[in-house]
Amino acid sequence: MSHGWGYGRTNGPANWVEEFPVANGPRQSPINIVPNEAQYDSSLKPLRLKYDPSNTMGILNNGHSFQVEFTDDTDSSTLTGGPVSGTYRLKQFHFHWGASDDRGSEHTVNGIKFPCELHLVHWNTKYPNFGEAASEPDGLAVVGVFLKIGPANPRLQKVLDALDAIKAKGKETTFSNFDAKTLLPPSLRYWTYEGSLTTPPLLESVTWIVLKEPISVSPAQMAIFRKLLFTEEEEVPYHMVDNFRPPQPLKGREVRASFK
Ligand SMILES: NS(=O)(=O)c1ccc(NC(=O)CN2C(=O)C=CC2=O)cc1
Ligand SMILES: [Zn+2]
Repeated sequence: MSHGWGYGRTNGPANWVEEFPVANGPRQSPINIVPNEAQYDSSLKPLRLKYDPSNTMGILNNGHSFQVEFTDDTDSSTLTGGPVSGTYRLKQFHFHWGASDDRGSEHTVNGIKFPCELHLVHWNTKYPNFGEAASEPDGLAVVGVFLKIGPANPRLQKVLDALDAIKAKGKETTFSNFDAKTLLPPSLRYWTYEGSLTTPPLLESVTWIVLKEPISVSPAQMAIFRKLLFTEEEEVPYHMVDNFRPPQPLKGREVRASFK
């Protein structure tokens, strides 16, 4: 690709393999989840998420999505239990969404697309930092949460209210004291499988933990996501929409369920 990767016709998911050959690897993400084919595993532990709002550092438009970033120099915001062993620290969360409510999620369920998907990104503290962990097969754990059209979600509003200040690529602003746990649904029942980052560098280092229960988002709230821009302030503006990779081949992988 002549210019950086993105989601356009000439630099989108179909082109990524040119610069990132792992795009055709054995454990790529996202995938289509078929609940009837997921294997219930009674040895899977409950997911334990402990988030400290004081770790919130800021919010950034990185030109592909926006992310809320957390300080990760202590074990105060962690993922333990579930399918992983050891302790994983929260680094950031971000979203993927569509130009319309009929698409936007990366994972699908029985081929169904949701309008939006939240990813909470954690790294394994057996490695010195996120960057090192990201290149290890057990380095990362990402919790995926589907957003489904329904009543406005008050828990999202603080994040959405900050987007005006980071409309263009490269913009960041202060964002503090956010409790990421408030974005989770009541049930932490999940599917899990071994996969990858869903954007370049597509590293095959992610234990995926996709929650079965979605959270709600209203059409008006979805419209706020779609006001963000892929482009920098002086560039011709392109709305940040359809920033999702489609499902990838399962290639024999097993998807396990934490519930019957
Ligand atoms: N969509 S996903 O699979 O959850 C996905 C998750 C993460 C990343 N990349 C990063 O986190 C890049 N990054 C670093 O390497 C250090 C800070 C940072 O943001 C890409 C994709
Ligand atoms: Zn993501």
